[in-house]
Parts: sequence; structure tokens; C-alpha cells
Amino acid sequence: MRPFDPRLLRTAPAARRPVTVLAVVGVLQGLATIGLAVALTALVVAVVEGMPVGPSALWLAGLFGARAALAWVAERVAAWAGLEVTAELRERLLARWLASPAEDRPDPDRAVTLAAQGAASVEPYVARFLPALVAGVVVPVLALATLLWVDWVSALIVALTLPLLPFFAALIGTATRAETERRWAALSSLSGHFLDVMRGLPTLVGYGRAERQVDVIGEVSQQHRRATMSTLRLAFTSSAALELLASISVAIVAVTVGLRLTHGSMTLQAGLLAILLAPEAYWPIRRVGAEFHAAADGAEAIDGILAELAEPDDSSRRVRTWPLGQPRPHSPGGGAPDEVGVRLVRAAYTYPGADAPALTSVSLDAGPGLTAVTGPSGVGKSTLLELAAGLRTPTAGTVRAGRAHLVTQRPFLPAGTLRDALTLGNGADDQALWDALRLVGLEGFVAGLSRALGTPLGDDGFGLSAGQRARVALARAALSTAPVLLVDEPTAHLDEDAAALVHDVLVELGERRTVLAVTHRPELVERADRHVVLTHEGAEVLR
Ligand SMILES: Nc1ncnc2c1ncn2[C@@H]1O[C@H](COP(=O)(O)OP(=O)(O)OP(=O)(O)O)[C@@H](O)[C@H]1O
Repeated sequence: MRPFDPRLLRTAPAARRPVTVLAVVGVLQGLATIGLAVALTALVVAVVEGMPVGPSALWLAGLFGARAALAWVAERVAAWAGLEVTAELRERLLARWLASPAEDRPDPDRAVTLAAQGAASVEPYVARFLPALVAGVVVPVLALATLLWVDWVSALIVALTLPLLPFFAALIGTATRAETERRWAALSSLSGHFLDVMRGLPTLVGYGRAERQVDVIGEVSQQHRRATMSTLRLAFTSSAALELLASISVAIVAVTVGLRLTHGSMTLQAGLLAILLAPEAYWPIRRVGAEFHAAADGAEAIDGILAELAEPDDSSRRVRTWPLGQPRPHSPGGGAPDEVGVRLVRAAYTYPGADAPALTSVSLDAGPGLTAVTGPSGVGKSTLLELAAGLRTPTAGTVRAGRAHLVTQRPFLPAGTLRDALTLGNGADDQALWDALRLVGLEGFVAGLSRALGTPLGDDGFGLSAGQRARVALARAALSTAPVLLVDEPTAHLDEDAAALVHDVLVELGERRTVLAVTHRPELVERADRHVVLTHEGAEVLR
């Protein structure tokens, strides 16, 4: 692990200010520590020699106060810096992944590990390790310079023994590296397993196989525990080794000072100051060693995150890049911003690692109005919508589409209120929300809830039926200002009456926008302006 990776400050500019403040506070803390040793010596000498103690006592109290205040500031700034960096790295990762075609994104388990635990482990690195590193560089230099001025013999002993600490720390660090990598791999595999089990839980419960997963999760957790314990063992042993080395070095200084004091070849002032200053040269380096282990995970994660954020070699595949939370500068799928339709010319798509293409040479031209897309299961209908939405880049041919809103077969509904699920954080007034709910036939249902739009929903829309979830997703599509709506099997979970209502909504939306709806329902095909049948050979436009 590199002690400090400057790429971090380049990638997370928000961290620059807090990290600079941390460095300045670290230098001030070092000066206060040296000042404290000088003031304490002056006070003791004044007491011993019967001189007035007032001035040195005042200096001592003032410096104690200043050091306490600086420690408080350092703690606050470190916490602030940790949060800033973690938040910025997460935001950048999400922005990068959202701006990349699906095939360029990492596996979900790696993405979860990087953005969740990975970014979180950067916090102790920034909040604890970096301040320790600043102190580790500044304080020993200041202490050594003062020692040289006070007593060159003590300075020589410290100068000779001090480099042993970072040397041993580096030796131990090299041994820890493999352990840290093992722990990181164990964590990634645990996340992957956990994610897979959570995804497959309904199926596993359905087949009565959920219990078996307890053992699998148990075994992976044990691997993680063993890796963590061996890292901890190493951390404790290395701390003890550095502690011992520093204690022996301070003892050598103390013994030589004591001998010279006894022989009268040294003044009490110089001797006391040397004994007080010697430990100050060692402790910051010991602290770096101690914080190193807490930071090792963070440094490993930073490597992974920075690699993920690094510019890709093939920038032509990066079809859409825009800052998070800002409107897209150009529409997905390579279309112009004002385009209102979807146009595919001999578009093909092969999933990464797949042998056969999921979509072969599809050409279609869908302008404003409702276009029904039908075809046998697995023919590539969902893939077609993802291409039109710009989530994937075609492996051959071209796709042009206006700004699109995609309603997938399993629409994402965040945990929060019904209002959150409808707006997804975009501003829309309540009147617009009620209009959209009326459109999809949910107005009466929501009005009947005691907290109406403020009704809390669980993860994935928990608390709503499958049909209600589909209609909330459709209301969200109606609320969006995108000129192109892409809808994947909107009536899959609905009974005849509810399906008829959704069909009305799609027809109505089609009067104002381009609606591409994948469906199995002949009633919707009947009412559509265009009908495209997807086959394994391409697309056949029937109407
Ligand atoms: N992420 C993926 N990785 C690899 N292959 C995939 C992936 N998603 C889909 N496929 C494959 O691509 C083909 C087209 O899938 P797609 O989901 O687009 O079909 P579909 O027509 O929408 O099917 P259905 O009507 O059952 O929803 C299928 O053979 C499927 O197995």
C-alpha cells in the first residue's frame, strides 16, 4: 500500500480542503507539543531553582489549552474529511456506472463491495491514517531539530534509532499486504454470495431449499472471520514490536541523560527537555503503524475505486456521460436531443461473453404514437428496449432515440414514501402526482390511505401488490417529460380490467409521445398504431 495516493485528491476534489486543513492542524499540533515540553521543563527548573513559576505555568496552561483545542479541531476536520471523501467517491462511482453502457459496468457484487464497504473503508483512511501520517512526518522532524539544539548526544541516539521504526513497520506492512488482499477477497465473495442468495430467496423458499443457504453463508462468514482475525493478530503483534523498539530507544536516551546529570556534565534543563522530547519523536511513527492496519482496507479500496474511475481505453464505447443530477447533454442511444422517435438500422446486440447474439439485424422506425412489439420469449424484446434507452450500445448497426423513460418488467421502487416512488427525487407538485395517479386508476386507492402520498413503502415497493407496483411505475412514466416511453410487459401482473385501464393509458400517452410497448396482449396490439414482430432473424413491421 502506498502511504498516500495523490490520485485520491485529484479524483475527489472535495477532499482537498479538509486534507489541507488536516495538514496545517498537524503542523500546529507538532509545534504545540514541542512548546509544551519546553514550558514544562521551564516550570520544573523554576520550581527546583526557586525562581518565580508564574510565567512558565501560564505558558504551560496556555499550550495545554491550545493543544486540546487543536486535537478537537483535528477530530472534527478528520470526520468531515472522511465523510466528504466517502460521499464523493460513491457519487463518482454511481455517476460513472450510470453513464456507462451496461456491458462496461462491473458485476453487481463487485459494484456493491466497492461502493458500499469499499467507499466506507476509505473513511478511516482519510479520517485517522492521513492525520497520523502528517503528524508522523512533522512531529519527529520538529522534535529532532529541538533535541539537536538542546543536546546533540540525545539527538544522535534518536536519529540512529528512529529510522528503525518505519523500516520495521514497512517489513510488517509487506507481510500484512497478502492478508489484507485475502480479507478483501473474502469480503467480495461474501457480498456476492449474499446478493445471490437474497435475489434467489423467493425461489429457494418456494422449493424449500432456503435452509441450505444458512450453511453456505455461515461458511463464507467464517472465512471472513478467520481472515479478519489473522489481520488483527498481525496488527497487535506489529504494534507491540514497534512499541518495544520505541521504549528501548527512549530508555537509552534516558540512561545517557541520567549518567551525564549524575556526572554534572549536563544541566537539569537540557536533560529534562531531552527526556521529554525523545518520546515525542517516536510516538507519531508508532501511531502511523497502528493506524496503518485500519487504513489498509481503505487503501486497497482506493486502488479498486480509482481503477474503476480511470478513463477507459476505448472511449468510443462511452455513449453517455453527464454529471449526476444534471440533465443529459445529449439523448441516449446516440440520438439528437430534440428527437422524439426511435430508429434502429440493422442493429444487433451480443451480451458480453455470450456465444450467440440476443438481437440480430433489427430495423425499425417508430415515431410518435403507440408501437406494440411482440415476439416469442427470449427473442430479445427487453434487449431492444435497453438499446433504445441507451443502456446498451449495439454491437453492430445504429440506434437513434430521443430522451427515453424505460419502464422495465421489475420497475425500481425505492424505500420511502409513495411520493418518493413517483418522483424519484425529481420535483413535481402534488397536483401533477394526483393527475398521474388518476390516469393509471390509482387515485381512489391512494386517497383512501390515511397518509395518502406520504404513505411509507418498503424496499421494492413492499406494501403494494404487483399490479399496483406496475401502475405506480406507469404513473412515473406519465410524469416524466421524456418524449420517448419504453414499456416492457406493463400488464404482466394485471387482471383483465386493470390491463384494459393500462392499455387506455398507453394509448393516451401515445397521442403525445413515442410509446414502444413490449406486450403479449392482442388487445393492446389491436389498439396500437404500429405493430412490430421480433423474430430471431430480425424485425417484421406488420403495420
Ligand atoms: N444479462 C444477460 N446476459 C446474457 N444473456 C442475456 C442477458 N439478458 C438476456 N440475455 C439473453 O438474451 C436473449 C434475449 O433476452 P430478452 O430478455 O431481451 O428477451 P425477451 O424477448 O424480452 O424475453 P421475455 O419475453 O421472456 O421477457 C435471451 O436469450 C436471454 O437469455
